[in-house]
Amino acid sequence: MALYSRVSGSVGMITLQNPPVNALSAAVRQGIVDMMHRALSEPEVKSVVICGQNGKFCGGADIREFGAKMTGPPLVPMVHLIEAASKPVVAAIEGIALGGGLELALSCHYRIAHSKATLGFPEVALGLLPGAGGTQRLPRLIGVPAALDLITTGRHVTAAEARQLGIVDEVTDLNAVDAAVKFAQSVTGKSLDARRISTYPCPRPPDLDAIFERAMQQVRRSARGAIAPGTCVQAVHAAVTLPYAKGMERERELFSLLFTSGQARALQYYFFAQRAVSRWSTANGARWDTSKPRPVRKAAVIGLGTMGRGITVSLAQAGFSVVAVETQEQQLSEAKQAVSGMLERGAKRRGVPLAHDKIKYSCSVQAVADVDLVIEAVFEDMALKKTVFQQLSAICKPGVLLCTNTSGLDIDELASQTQSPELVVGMHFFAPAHVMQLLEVVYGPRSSPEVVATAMQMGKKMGKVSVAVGNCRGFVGNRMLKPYLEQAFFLLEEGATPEQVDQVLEEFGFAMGVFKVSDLSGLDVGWKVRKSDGLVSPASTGTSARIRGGSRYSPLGDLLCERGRFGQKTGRGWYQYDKPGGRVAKPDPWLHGFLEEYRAQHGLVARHIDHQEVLERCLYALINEGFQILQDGIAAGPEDIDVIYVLGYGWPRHRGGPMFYAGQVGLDKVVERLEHYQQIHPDVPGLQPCSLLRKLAASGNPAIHKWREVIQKPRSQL
Ligand SMILES: CCCCCCCCCCCCCC(=O)CC(=O)SCCNC(=O)CCNC(=O)[C@H](O)C(C)(C)COP(=O)(O)OP(=O)(O)OC[C@H]1O[C@@H](n2cnc3c(N)ncnc32)[C@H](O)[C@@H]1OP(=O)(O)O
Ligand SMILES: NC(=O)C1=CN([C@@H]2O[C@H](COP(=O)(O)OP(=O)(O)OC[C@H]3O[C@@H](n4cnc5c(N)ncnc54)[C@H](O)[C@@H]3O)[C@@H](O)[C@H]2O)C=CC1
Repeated sequence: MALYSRVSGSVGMITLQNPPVNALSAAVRQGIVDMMHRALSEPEVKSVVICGQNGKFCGGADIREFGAKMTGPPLVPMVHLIEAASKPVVAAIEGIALGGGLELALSCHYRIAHSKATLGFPEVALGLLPGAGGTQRLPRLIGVPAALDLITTGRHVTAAEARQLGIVDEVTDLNAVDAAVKFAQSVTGKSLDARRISTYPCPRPPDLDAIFERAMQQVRRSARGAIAPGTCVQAVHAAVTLPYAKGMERERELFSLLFTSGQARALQYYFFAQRAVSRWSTANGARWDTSKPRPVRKAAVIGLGTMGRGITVSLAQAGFSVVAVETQEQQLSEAKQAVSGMLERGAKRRGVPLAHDKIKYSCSVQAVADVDLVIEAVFEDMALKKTVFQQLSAICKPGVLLCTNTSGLDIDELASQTQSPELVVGMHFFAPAHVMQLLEVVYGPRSSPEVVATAMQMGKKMGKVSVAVGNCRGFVGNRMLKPYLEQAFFLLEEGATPEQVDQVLEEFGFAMGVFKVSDLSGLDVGWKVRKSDGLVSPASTGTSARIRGGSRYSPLGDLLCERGRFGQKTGRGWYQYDKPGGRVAKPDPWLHGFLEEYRAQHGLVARHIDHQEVLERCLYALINEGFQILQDGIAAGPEDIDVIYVLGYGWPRHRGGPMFYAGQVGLDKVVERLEHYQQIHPDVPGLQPCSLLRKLAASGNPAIHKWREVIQKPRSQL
C-alpha cells in the first residue's frame, strides 16, 4: 500500500510500503493513484514527494504478480497521472529505483537521489522490457546511446552516474527525503511545462542508423538466443521514430510479446530459484533457518594450483585473512605471483580493494594451526587427500571446519580420516574460482548443520551463490555431466562430428558446445578419472572395446589422450588450435579421418544425425540424471539443479535450467523420447527414464513448484 502524510503543511508525501523492496503490487499502485488524487485535491498541498519506506524507493513491478491475473490499476495510466499532475511531484530516491520503480521516478517532475542509491532497468534479465514508458522516456531524457546501454544490459548505475547522465537532478549525502521536501517547496508554483519527459523530443543523432545497427549486433552476439535484448532495441527505436503516444503503443505491443514468451517465464522462475537456494535443507532434516553458522575470520587454502589460487583470491577479496600453503618452494613462488596478478587485475577492472596484506604464504602445513576453516585444493587423488586430511586433523585447533574442493570424490571417506567427521564438508568451487559465481556445498551423512550453514555463508560472503547438495559421485553438476558427455561421444561414433554437436548445443544457447568445453578444461582430466575407475583398457577392436560393466562405453576420449591430444593445452583435442594454449577452435581433418577409421574398425556405419536427435539425446540424458538426483535426495529441489547448471555449466538462463526446461517441453514428452532412444540403444542405462520422472509425467506434468510434493522422502546415496 501507500501512506499519505502532510509535511510542513504544504507538501503531500506519498510513502510506498511493501517490504522488502516496496515493489509495485496492486495495493501499492492503488495506493499511489488514490494518494495522488488526494494530494491534487487538497488546496493546501502545493507539491508532492514520493518516497519508499525503510530507505528503499522501489524495486519495480511485483514479480510475484506476473504469473497471476493482473488486478489493480495498471502502471501506465498511473505514471501518466503523475506526469500530468498540476503540482510538482518530486521522487526521493533512496536505496533502489529499479524497473517500474525508475519508471515511476521518471514520471515525476524532479528526482533527488541519495548518493548510495542505485538505479536501473533490470527488466531485460527477467525477459522483459521497461513496459511503463521507460523505453520512451529514458532516450528522451538521456539520449539514445546511453538509454540503449542501460535498457539492453540491465546494468545498475550509481547515483553519481545517474546525475552525470541526467537521470536525476540532485544527489545528496544527507537524508534524501528531507532534501526532496525542501526541493519540492522551492519549486512550488513553477511551470511544469519543461518537466514532463514525455513531451521532450527524442534526440536524433546523425548516425542514428549506425547506432541501432551496432546495438543490434552487440545484443545478438551476447544474447545466446534470448529475445528480450533485441526487443529492447526495437522499443527504443520506436521512441526515436514515432511520436510519444504511438511509441507507447509499440512499447506495449513489444512488452506483451515478451511477457507471453516462455523465456520471460523461465527468467522469472530463475530469479526466484536463485534466491530460493539460500533456504537450503539437507536429507537428514537440517535447515537454513535452524542452523547457525560459526564465526570465521581466518581461513587456509592447501594447494595453490588452478583452483587454490582462485579460492585464495576470493577469500582475501571477501575480507578473510588467508594462510596459503604449497609444499614446494617453486610452486609457492609461482602461486604468489599469480595471486598478486589476479588481485591487481580485480582492483583495476572491478574496483575490488587490493588485499595482498590479507594473505600469508607458507611451505608448511603447520602454518594452519590457528585458522578457523581450511579449504583443501590439492590434486584430485584420494590417497593424497586422505593424507592431507589426517595431517589437518592433527594440526588444526579443535572445532576447525575442514573443507575439500574435490570435484567428485567421496566426502564421507575423507571425513572418516579425521577426528571430527561432523566438521567436514565439500566446498566445490568452479574454475576460475575467483570469477565463477557458483559454489556447491556438499554435505556428507555426518556433516553437522552448523558446518553446512558456515560453508553456505562463507560462499555468500565471497559473492557466490551457494547450493547445498548431498554426497554422491560427482555431486550434482558433474554427475549430470556424465550422461551428457556420454551421449556426445556416442553421437560421434554413430556419424556426427564435434562441430555438428557443438553447433546444435550453442544454437540452444550454451556458451560453448560440449567438445569445446572438453578441449578447454582438458581431456586428460576425465581420462585420469576413468583410469582410476578402471574403465580405460588397452586398445582393442572387438565389441568389448566399447562395453564396460555390460553397458555401452565409448573409448574415443581415451584414444585421443593416448595420442597426446589433451585439448587447448596441447593445441589438439576434438578440434585443432594454432598453437598449444591457442583459443580458437578449428575443425580438424585429422580427427574426421580418425573417426572414420574408428567406425570402420568397430563395424559402425555412419548415418545422418539430425539437430533434434543431437539435442534430445544430450539434454534428455542429462535431465534424466537430474530427476534421479532428486529421487535420491541429493538435491532438495529442482531449483538447486537449475541454479547449478545456469551458474556452473553455461546452461542458457532464458531456458530456466534443465529441470525447468523439462517441464516446459512436457515431462511426458521427455519420457516418450527417452523411451524411444532407449529402444534403439538398450545398452545405455542413462536413457531409461527414472521412476520419479515417470511418476511426475504420469501425474499430469505438474508445475515445477509442485514437484517437491511428489518427490519421495529424500535420502543421501553413495
Ligand atoms: C498479455 C499481457 C500483456 C500485458 C501488457 C501490460 C503492459 C503494461 C505493464 C507494465 C509493466 C511493466 C513494469 C516493468 O517495467 C517491469 C518491472 O518493473 S519488472 C521488475 C524490475 N525489478 C527488478 O528486476 C528488481 C529485482 N530485484 C532485485 O534485483 C533485487 O532483489 C534487489 C536489488 C531489489 C534487492 O537485492 P537484495 O538486497 O540482494 O535482496 P534479494 O534479491 O534477496 O531480494 C529480497 C527479497 O525481495 C524479493 N524481490 C526483490 N525484487 C522484487 C520484485 N520486484 N518483486 C517481488 N519481489 C521482489 C526477492 O525475491 C527476495 O525475496 P525472496 O523471498 O528471498 O525471493
Ligand atoms: N581445475 C578445475 O577446473 C577444478 C578442479 N577442482 C578440484 O580442485 C582440486 C585441485 O585442482 P586443480 O587446482 O585443478 O589442481 P592443480 O594440479 O592445478 O593444483 C594442485 C596443487 O596442489 C599442490 N599440492 C599437491 N599436494 C600438496 C600438499 N600435500 N600440500 C600442499 N599442496 C599440495 C600441487 O603442488 C598443485 O599446485 C582437485 O581436487 C580438483 O578435482 C574442482 C573444481 C574445478
